[in-house]
Amino acid sequence: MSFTLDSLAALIKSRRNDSASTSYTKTLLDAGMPRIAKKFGEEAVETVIAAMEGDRSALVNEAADTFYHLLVMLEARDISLDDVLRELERRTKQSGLAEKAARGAKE
Ligand SMILES: N=c1c2ncn([C@@H]3O[C@H](COP(=O)(O)OP(=O)(O)OP(=O)(O)O)[C@@H](O)[C@H]3O)c2ncn1[C@@H]1O[C@H](COP(=O)(O)O)[C@@H](O)[C@H]1O
Repeated sequence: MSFTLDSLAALIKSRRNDSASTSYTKTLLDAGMPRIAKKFGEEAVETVIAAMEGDRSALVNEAADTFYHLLVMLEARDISLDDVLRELERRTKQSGLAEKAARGAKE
């Protein structure tokens, strides 16, 4: 597939210079973090509900909404998708269980 999260993040960034009358992304960015965070939270909860209900089509839709709103939230804080991917890549050096155990030993 040629469409990637990178393409979507770039599209969202490009909307910064667009008009709010033609771009939903721009209306969100203009509205600010409380609105963006609220939308992200709503979409995340709707994703959880779709997963719990086992509704495959709803889960695909809500996951897409969640990814989109997360990328808008990152853009609003000037955090690039690459910043997040670098952190995920760093984590591949260790399994989640090993990381959890190391954290437990420190606490
Ligand atoms: N992927 C998305 C995307 N996913 C969801 N949404 C919007 O997110 C909103 C989801 O909120 P709701 O379901 O609660 O619907 P709503 O009641 O209309 O939303 P609100 O009025 O409460 O904000 C809807 O308006 C959707 O259209 C998205 N809007 C944009 N994109 C992507 O961003 C690109 C740029 O969009 P514009 O900035 O609008 O040109 C698009 O081409 C798409 O690729």
